[in-house]
Parts: sequence; C-alpha cells; structure tokens
Amino acid sequence: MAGLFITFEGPDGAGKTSVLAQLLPLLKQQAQKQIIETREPGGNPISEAIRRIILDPKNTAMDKRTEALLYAAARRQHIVEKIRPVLAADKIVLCDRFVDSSLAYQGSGRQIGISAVAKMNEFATEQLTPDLTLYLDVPSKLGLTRIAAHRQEQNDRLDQEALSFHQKVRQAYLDLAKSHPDRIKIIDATQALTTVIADCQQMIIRTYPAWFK
Ligand SMILES: Nc1ncnc2c1ncn2[C@@H]1O[C@H](COP(=O)(O)OP(=O)(O)OP(=O)(O)O)[C@@H](O)[C@H]1O
Ligand SMILES: Cc1cn([C@H]2C[C@H](O)[C@@H](COP(=O)(O)O)O2)c(=O)[nH]c1=O
Repeated sequence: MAGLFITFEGPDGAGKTSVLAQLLPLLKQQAQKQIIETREPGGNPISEAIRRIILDPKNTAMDKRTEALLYAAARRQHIVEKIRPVLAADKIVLCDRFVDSSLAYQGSGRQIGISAVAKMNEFATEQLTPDLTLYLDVPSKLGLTRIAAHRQEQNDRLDQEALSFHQKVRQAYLDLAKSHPDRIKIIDATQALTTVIADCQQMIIRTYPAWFK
C-alpha cells in the first residue's frame, strides 16, 4: 500500500484534537503530497453515526464487547470508505485514533484483553497498520482535569469513566509504545501546546524527510 498513514493516540484530554488543528496547516505547507485529516470513531457518515451511539452518555447499558465491536465496525467502514482510497492515491492520512485506542481502552480499560481485541480488529483492518503513531502522553489526572476545565458540552460516555479506568488506558499505551518502539513515538503532552505541536511536527518530518520540503 502506498501513501503515508500517521495516527495520533493518547488518553482523554492529552490534546490530540488541539494539536491536530494547528499541526495540519503547518504540515500542509511543507508536504509534497496532499494531507487528509480524519478521526476515529468517525470519518464518514456511517462511522459518525456509530460514534454517536457509542459515546452517548445515555447508553449506560452497553456491553463492553458490544462497545469493542462497534468501534471495530466504525473502523472497518472508515478504512474502506476513506483511509484505503486516500493511501492508494499516494496521499498522507493523519488520523486521530486507530486500533491502538481499542487495545488500550477496550483491551485494557474494559479488561477484555489486548490479544482478544487485537484479533477482532484484524478482521476489521485486514492488517492495515499505521506507518507512524505519535502517542501524546499525559498522566490521567491531568487529562481529565483539562477536560473538566475547558469542555463546554456534557462529557461523553468514555470521559465519564473512573480515574482507575483511565489509568489502565494510559499504562496500556505506555506498554504498547515499549512493544512497538519503531512505530509508536512518545510525545510529552504535559508541555505547553506550542511545544507539543513542534515536537509532533519535528518527529513526522524527521521520520519521513522525503515526504516534506
Ligand atoms: N498542552 C496543553 N496544555 C494545556 N492545555 C491543553 C494542552 N493541550 C490541550 N489542552 C486543553 O485540554 C483540553 C483537551 O484537549 P483536546 O480536546 O485537544 O484533547 P483530546 O486529546 O482530543 O481529548 P479527547 O480524546 O478526550 O477528545 C482542551 O480544552 C485543550 O484546550
Ligand atoms: C477509536 C476509539 C476510541 N475510543 C474512545 C476514546 C475516547 O474516549 C472516545 C473518542 O473520543 P475522542 O474525543 O475522539 O478522542 O472513544 C475507544 O475507547 N476505543 C477506540 O477504538
């Protein structure tokens, strides 16, 4: 598969959305190919509809395996409709979350098990793996504090989980980064936003110099 597939991961409140919003125009100025930004769950109408169901705080009855299957279903549609066609056109995809989120949140946070969730996602992804993953690391308490301090709308169903859930998620991400050091790069997201953005920009351009001016 041609193209360049870069994902952004992190616990809730790590700053992925803020970083991507400011990083995208910077990278677009330097990129040799078109960049498409997208997110999970979402990125197309069907997956955005699934997102609304998963994150709706009213859906307290949702079983943890149902949740894992819904994330994988949204991912499958996203890959087929958007990610694969963009990569096949030799363009760059920047994606806010991908399979690592399912491994950390459902595999570890929900305690379904990393290998069970990985296996389920192999069916959805047919082995599509990011070329590079920037993991924005923050202590869980800081991420949740940021969300509480700034978010206007009601917290979604996952944000509302206990601190211990979010701590399991963070530890799983750190373990994943240790197991995949070539793909997953840790970015210190406790720093000022401008520094986090600069670190992400540098990491991408240093890793793929041929793709950027
Ligand atoms: N480096 C930073 N320093 C201080 N505040 C930050 C930083 N990065 C983001 N924030 C603030 O933290 C809040 C959460 O950031 P953001 O929504 O970008 O995180 P996120 O990783 O996308 O979270 P989620 O996954 O829960 O959607 C925002 O209000 C944002 O302004
Ligand atoms: C892809 C994916 C996401 N999640 C969780 C992580 C967040 O709490 C929400 C998504 O919200 P965001 O504001 O876009 O970060 O969903 C998950 O548990 N599993 C996944 O595979």
